[in-house]
Amino acid sequence: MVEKRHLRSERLVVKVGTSTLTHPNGKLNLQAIDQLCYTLSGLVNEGKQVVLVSSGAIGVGLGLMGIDERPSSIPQQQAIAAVGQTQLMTVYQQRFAIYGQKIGQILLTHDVVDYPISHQNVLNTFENLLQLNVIPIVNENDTVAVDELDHHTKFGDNDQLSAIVATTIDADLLIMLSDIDGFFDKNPRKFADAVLKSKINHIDEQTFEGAGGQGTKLGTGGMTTKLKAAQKMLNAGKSMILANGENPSIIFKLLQGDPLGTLFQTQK
Ligand SMILES: Nc1ncnc2c1ncn2[C@@H]1O[C@H](COP(=O)(O)OP(=O)(O)O)[C@@H](O)[C@H]1O
Ligand SMILES: N[C@@H](CCC(=O)OP(=O)(O)O)C(=O)O
Repeated sequence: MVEKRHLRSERLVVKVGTSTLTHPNGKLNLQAIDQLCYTLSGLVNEGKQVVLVSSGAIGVGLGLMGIDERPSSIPQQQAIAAVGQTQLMTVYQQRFAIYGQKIGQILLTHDVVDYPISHQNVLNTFENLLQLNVIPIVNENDTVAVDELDHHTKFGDNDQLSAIVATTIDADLLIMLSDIDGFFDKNPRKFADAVLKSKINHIDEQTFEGAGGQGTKLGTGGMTTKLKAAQKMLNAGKSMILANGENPSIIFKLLQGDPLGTLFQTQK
C-alpha cells in the first residue's frame, strides 16, 4: 500500500488554470466549475480558510465573443480579459451561491508585494475576507499588468501569482490544478515514456530542463511557471501539490493525504 502524505492545511490556496475551466473549443467546462465550487464550499464548511486563484478571463472572453484565436495584440487581449473576467465571476457567483458560499474578487499585480503599503492593504483585505468565511477569488489585473517583457505574446502568469498570494497570507499549502496529472521528468505530451514525479523536495536547473514548452492553446505558462511557483513555496518552507483538475473534488483526496499528483515539499 502506498503511504499517505502528511499535510497541514488550515489555510490553503487553490489555483485553477484556463485548461481546467474551459474546453478546448473555448466553452466553459461547467462540470469542472460546478465541482470546484462544491469542493471549496465544502472545505469552508469544514472550517478551512480557502483562497481561489482563477485564470480564465481571456479564455472565457474569447468563448463569449466567439473568437477562435487568442489575438497577439495586448490591448485586444486586455479588452477580451475585461469581458471574460466579468463572465467568469458571474458564473462563480451563481455556482457558489448554490452552496450558500460568499465570494469576493481580488485583482492583483505581481509587484503588489514590493510596496509595503499596498502589501499591507492587500493582506488586510484577505484577512478580513477569510475571517468572514468568504472565498477571495484572485486573478491578475490584466488591465494594468502589461509591463512584463513576455506580455508581447502572453499575460503574466497566475502560477507565480498564486505562490505570491500563498506566501503573503501565510497559507500552509498551494494546490495547483492543471490539465495534467502532475510534474513529469519530461513533457508527457511529447514523450510517451515520461515518468510522473510523486514528490520533489528540491528544484534546480535540471528540474527546469524537464519543463518543456507551453501547454494548451489558451493556457499561458506551461510547466516552467508552475516550477517557479513551487520554488517560491519551497523557499518559504511551504508545500505545493500539482494535480489534475479534471475532477476538482480531487482536492478532498489530496487533503486526506492520498499520494496523487506531485507534492513539492522540503525534506522533513
Ligand atoms: N515536465 C512536464 N510535466 C507535465 N506537463 C508538462 C511538462 N512540460 C510541459 N508540460 C506541459 O504543461 C502543460 C500545463 O500548463 P498550462 O497549459 O499552462 O496549464 P494551465 O492552463 O493549467 O496553467 C501540460 O499540459 C503539458 O503540456
Ligand atoms: N490572467 C489571464 C491569464 C492567466 C494565466 O496564467 O493563465 P493559465 O496559464 O491558464 O493559468 C486570464 O485570466 O486569462
